[in-house]
Amino acid sequence: MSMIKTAAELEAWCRSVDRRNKTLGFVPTMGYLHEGHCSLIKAAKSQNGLVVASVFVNPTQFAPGEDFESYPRDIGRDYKLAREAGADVVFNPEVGEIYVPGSSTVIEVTGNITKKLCGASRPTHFEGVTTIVSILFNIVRPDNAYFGQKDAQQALIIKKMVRDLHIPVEVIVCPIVREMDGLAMSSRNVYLNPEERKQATCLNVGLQKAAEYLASGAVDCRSVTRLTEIIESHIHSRDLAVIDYVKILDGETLDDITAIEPGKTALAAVAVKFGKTRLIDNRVLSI
Ligand SMILES: Nc1ncnc2c1ncn2[C@@H]1O[C@H](COP(=O)(O)OP(=O)(O)OP(=O)(O)O)[C@@H](O)[C@H]1O
Ligand SMILES: CC(C)(CO)[C@@H](O)C(=O)[O-]
Ligand code: BAL
Repeated sequence: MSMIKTAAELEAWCRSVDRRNKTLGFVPTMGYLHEGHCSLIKAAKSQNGLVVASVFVNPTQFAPGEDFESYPRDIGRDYKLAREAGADVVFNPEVGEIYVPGSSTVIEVTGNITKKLCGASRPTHFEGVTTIVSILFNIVRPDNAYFGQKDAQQALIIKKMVRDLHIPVEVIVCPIVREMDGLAMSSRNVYLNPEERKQATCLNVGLQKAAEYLASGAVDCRSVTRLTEIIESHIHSRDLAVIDYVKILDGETLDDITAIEPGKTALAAVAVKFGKTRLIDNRVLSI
């Protein structure tokens, strides 16, 4: 396996390998890899002859005052983990390699899908994500690209961008990988102190309680207001948790809904702050 730092080198590598009989799978990440990222690389390896994983902390998806500078980084460890998971190449470019001097093009998916949830709390975030993912798709030119359901809104937005722009790539969304106690794996979990880490399980437990209530068959079990209250009250029971949002929306469009309807999926999504650390989690609800 090799580490590639420039777009030109990656293009040369793509020309040097036999792509006639091998599809190329791509896993974009911001590094500090954990089992969630590795599950994407393993899925890519199982479905493609070649796998490229990128490690790039993308400055344009962070707003001023967010954690771009302090975002955890360890490229040596990432290289080893990506290789063990099955990557053939780790693409680890510098910022100036990706955003060429004078670069001023932005890719934006408009509408509800980018305005709700994390788009409301981080108004410039998704524009940064769709721009970097478009640039990476153009450099790597993968057949298949792998994203995690942990960032459910991001996955929906990327799928929409690919459809809207006719980008020739298949977007594959892989399940959330969790710690033993149910906390969704995230590079940002390292920011949590021991007490915050203990309380952080409330995101998953709140979502689980809503799913259980939906399955209970109670008269109001399909009510979005009732299910939202159940999640909120569980998260509020943890004194260090500060809710950014708890929302249940249409699972495809992120439009508002009032009830879980048979045959349709809803997305229950939460963002919660513990001190300066903002965690997200979600669960698909259906009957
Ligand atoms: N627990 C997880 N299970 C499955 N996929 C995940 C998980 N965590 C992250 N991913 C996916 O890995 C890809 C890269 O994500 P990223 O590098 O931002 O990791 P992260 O751990 O989510 O970090 P962050 O702290 O920024 O949320 C994304 O497609 C993301 O959805
Ligand atoms: C898709 C991504 C790698 C773009 O920087 C990032 O948003 C992430 O890690 O989810
Ligand atoms: N996985 C999401 C990356 C971010 O929070 O910027």
